[in-house]
Amino acid sequence: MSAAPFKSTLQPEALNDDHNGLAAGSEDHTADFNISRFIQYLAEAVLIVNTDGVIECANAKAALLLNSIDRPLIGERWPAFLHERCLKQYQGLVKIVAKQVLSLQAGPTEMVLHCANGELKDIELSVSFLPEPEARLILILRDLTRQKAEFEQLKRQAATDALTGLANRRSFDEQLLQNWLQCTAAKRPLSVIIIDIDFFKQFNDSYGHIQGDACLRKVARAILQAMPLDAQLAARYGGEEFALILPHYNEIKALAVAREVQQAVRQLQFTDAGLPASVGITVSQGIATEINGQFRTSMALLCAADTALYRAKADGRDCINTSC
Ligand SMILES: Nc1nc2c(ncn2[C@@H]2O[C@H](COP(=O)(O)OP(=O)(O)OP(=O)(O)O)[C@@H](O)[C@H]2O)c(=O)[nH]1
Repeated sequence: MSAAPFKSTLQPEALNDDHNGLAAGSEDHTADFNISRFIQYLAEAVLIVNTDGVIECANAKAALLLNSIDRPLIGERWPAFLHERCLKQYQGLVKIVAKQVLSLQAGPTEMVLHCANGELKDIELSVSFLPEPEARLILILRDLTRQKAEFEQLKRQAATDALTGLANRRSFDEQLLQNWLQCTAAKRPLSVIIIDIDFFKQFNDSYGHIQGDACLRKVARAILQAMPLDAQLAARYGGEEFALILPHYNEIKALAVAREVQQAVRQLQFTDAGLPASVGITVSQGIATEINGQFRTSMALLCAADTALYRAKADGRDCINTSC
């Protein structure tokens, strides 16, 4: 690994004259030996680096974390293991420990490691200043890979409707606002379609909620199939209500998408679930399009689509209504 340029900021401020140039007497060697042995017993990955960032001591956990089992870490320059974008942050931590007189620790701070095998790893780094017998930094590294993966999974779950796998209402509202801001700033159209299954209560009452759930999943798949690739998002907005965000779609283009959805839903079959071939469903849809500043907010646009949907229901269902 090539050593990234790194200038230690520790030396001038952190080292007082008493500690500078300590002779490596037998006492110091004992201290070094004790520290290097001691850190092998710690549960965390630990590195001890000198003021130039050169690794003087590392425990097995640090070697594991840095994927450097076959290559000795001693003598390597520690900052070379940091992702470029974290170098400044690290130097900031070093400055903190160098400046503080009472508290000689900084962090924990999230950083990204560039491991020996090229793998990038998220870690949390704490830096402590060890003034004696010779100025050094103790680095404690915690692998955040698992936490990050769990966090990402939780984020995905928080944005997803568990039954259909589509985006949920929270995610829809966030995306709608974002698309609203982008499209109105760029003076581009933005369309929203709300899709509601017709007589779904009757479907549930006739075939049960399990079949009802399966039906919702089928409708979700049909919507995804009918949705154009450049559509922003398909969401389950409520019980048997779905919604699409179509940035840069004017009313005519949105209408074409709604017709595709209508066809895809009409073709759904439930024979695989043991229901008669005659069983089918339809949807009603409401469309609203922002194009020339007629709506004041994204919520007003959504309300207009909802009103159009209710008109579609009143018009006899299995039909599409626009807000104009
Ligand atoms: N199986 C199942 N049913 C749900 C779920 N969420 C809502 N529903 C049902 O959806 C039905 C919605 O009924 P209504 O609001 O009367 O609407 P509808 O029967 O579709 O009638 P229109 O919309 O007027 O055509 C209710 O029976 C709810 O119980 C769900 O997650 N699973």
